[in-house]
Amino acid sequence: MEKKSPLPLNNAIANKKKEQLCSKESLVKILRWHFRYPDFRGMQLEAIQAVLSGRDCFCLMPTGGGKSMCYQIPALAKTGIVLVVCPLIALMENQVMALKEKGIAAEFLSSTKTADAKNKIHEDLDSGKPSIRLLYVTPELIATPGFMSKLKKIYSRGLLSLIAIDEAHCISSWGHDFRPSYRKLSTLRSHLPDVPILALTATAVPKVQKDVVDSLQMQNALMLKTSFNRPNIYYEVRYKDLLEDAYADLSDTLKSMGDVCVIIYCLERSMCDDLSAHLSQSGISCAAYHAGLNNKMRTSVLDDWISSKTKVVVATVAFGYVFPFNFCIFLQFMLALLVVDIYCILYLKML
Ligand SMILES: Nc1ncnc2c1ncn2[C@@H]1O[C@H](COP(=O)(O)OP(=O)(O)OP(=O)(O)O)[C@@H](O)[C@H]1O
Repeated sequence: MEKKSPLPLNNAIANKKKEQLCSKESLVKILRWHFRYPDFRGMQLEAIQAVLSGRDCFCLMPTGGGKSMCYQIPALAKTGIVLVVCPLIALMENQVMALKEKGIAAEFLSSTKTADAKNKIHEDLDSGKPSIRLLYVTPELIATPGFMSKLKKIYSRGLLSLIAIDEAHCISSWGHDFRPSYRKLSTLRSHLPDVPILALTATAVPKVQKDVVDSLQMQNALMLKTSFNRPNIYYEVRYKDLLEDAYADLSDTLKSMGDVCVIIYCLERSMCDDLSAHLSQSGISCAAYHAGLNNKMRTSVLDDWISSKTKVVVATVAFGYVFPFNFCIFLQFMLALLVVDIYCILYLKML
């Protein structure tokens, strides 16, 4: 897709004062121009205005609440690059693809990229006038000295406008998703002072929130927390013991759902392969996705699912929690839990 021209007001905005840059009117215009949404949701505007004014911000919003917009709009409102730290390659690929489809210059750096593709991105970053507005990277890459010195160069040219840390709860050893590489993000503040930090998560108890803020050395951070009441979620638990055949039940449920995309999460890779084979046998267009597959295979499964060639993906958490569609159903299939033998059906309708 062709690169979309910036909102015509962008140049004028850049020359105006900070308050004008952060005005609701200017930001809504950017939202409508690039994303076609009429207005901001929840606390998006507060988060965006905070980081654009140079303030750190901690943002706790439910899954699907629109956290990405909190750094995507600043990337479009201000010159420079927004660095997005993201734990999952599938999630990065998905977001970058969606942004590119809108003509927004976004890229990601990961092991799945070819050397040629990586070189092109590095050339752009080194150019002194990068065209990239959003750069998605893994926390592991940030921890490498080579990449950190590149970031410092971009910073010294005044071209790093924001650091967004997605799934920020992974920083905390109190959290259930602790990831050691996230802990190393604590050096960002000392290497890149003055760049506002936006920490985003859908799950963080107060102890984890404090740990995230302290680890990242966030200063006077604006703490935004949205309600987790989600009327668009329907949850059902089915007990496998009460079913004659859980595979057949699941297969019938999927067939009755009509033309919707589905993710089924399983605890283990072998369960993904097994369930995917069962569902395929019963005529459901289905594929497995887990870390045991090579990069090419994973990308192909993701592409087929996004383009609706495959209806159902049976995945481990390696798939991430991605809901790129307006209507999406995801199921958790747990055939081998020790205590309870259940599977859950969770219907999620994006409003
Ligand atoms: N202001 C808005 N109006 C309407 N839709 C929006 C708005 N902001 C975001 N969305 C849409 O809501 C959906 C969910 O957004 P997003 O993926 O950013 O959620 P998230 O909070 O990052 O979820 P997760 O926790 O899964 O990462 C996307 O399709 C996005 O385009």
